[in-house]
Amino acid sequence: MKSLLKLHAMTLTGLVLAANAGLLIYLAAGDIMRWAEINWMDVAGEGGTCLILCGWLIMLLRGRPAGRVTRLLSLGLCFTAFSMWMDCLDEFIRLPAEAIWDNWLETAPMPVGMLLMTLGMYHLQQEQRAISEQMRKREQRLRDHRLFDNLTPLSGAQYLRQHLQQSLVQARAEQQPLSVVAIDLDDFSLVNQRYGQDEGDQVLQAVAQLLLLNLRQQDMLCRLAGDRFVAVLPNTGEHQALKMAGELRQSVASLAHRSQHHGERLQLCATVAAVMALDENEAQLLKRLNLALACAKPRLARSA
Ligand SMILES: Nc1nc2c(ncn2[C@@H]2O[C@H](COP(=O)(O)OP(=O)(O)OP(=O)(O)O)[C@@H](O)[C@H]2O)c(=O)[nH]1
Repeated sequence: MKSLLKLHAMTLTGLVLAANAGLLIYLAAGDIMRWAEINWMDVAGEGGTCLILCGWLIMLLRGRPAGRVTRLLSLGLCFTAFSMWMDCLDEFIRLPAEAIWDNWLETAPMPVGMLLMTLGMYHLQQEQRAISEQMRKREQRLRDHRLFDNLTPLSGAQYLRQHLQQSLVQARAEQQPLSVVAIDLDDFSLVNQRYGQDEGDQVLQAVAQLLLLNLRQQDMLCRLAGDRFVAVLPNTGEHQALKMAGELRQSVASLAHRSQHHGERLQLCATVAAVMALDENEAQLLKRLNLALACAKPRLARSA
């Protein structure tokens, strides 16, 4: 309550002062009615509304951060609560019949209050829209984040499947060929064994960058798992895909990665495979790609 008074002292003091001033003016100008003359139904209706509006005001000031929306809504509530208070006062105080100013005091603050509240509601709606948009973007970022590999700047297997699904639909609609290329490092486990997991991570990051540099703008590269990368090549037939796969293998073989500790050069080798999409879904295409890769693996690895 203390912080409420501190933060909104002006608004609350203004309302209390206005309510007291109204009471004093009525008392100065009129006579207090007798008990029997009071219409209790009106008192309950008007007084109750006034109390409820004051309750709303307190809830609003306690629950919302300071700002334009809070200011407009609280001012609107103050005006309407004041209007109801003045309306209620004439149930207890009889004013001379010739007085017409009391009508102004009762009625005029109501539309002003309503107008202020309408403006407040409008800005509240805008504020809610901006918040929802922000939440939507944050949620999207989180969702996308899950689709990314946590070591390289590439997407992971889940995104690859989604992307392939869409690319297959698009390729069919445009009647264009689509190919996929797999790049799998040979004996990568030896890198981990000899140089440690951290060095292995550095190698995977370097290879990811290298492959990205060797692909075209429209191609999409993912790390399918461990030391296996897959590139989706739109508008690419099998012949061209095989050529690109060969170039990627060559670029890995030429990579001059040096270990962090002793600076010795790590000689890397990759096995590649390329297949063109037929009338199949993404799972079948990936299965064919993995089979092609298994066949292309050096014989020693296949028999192991
Ligand atoms: N440093 C590092 N190693 C990983 C990561 N993910 C998988 N690996 C390792 O990569 C290796 C993959 O092993 P294999 O699938 O047998 O591949 P390989 O040793 O290259 O053997 P071949 O593919 O048959 O030539 C395993 O030793 C995994 O521990 C990673 O994120 N970082």
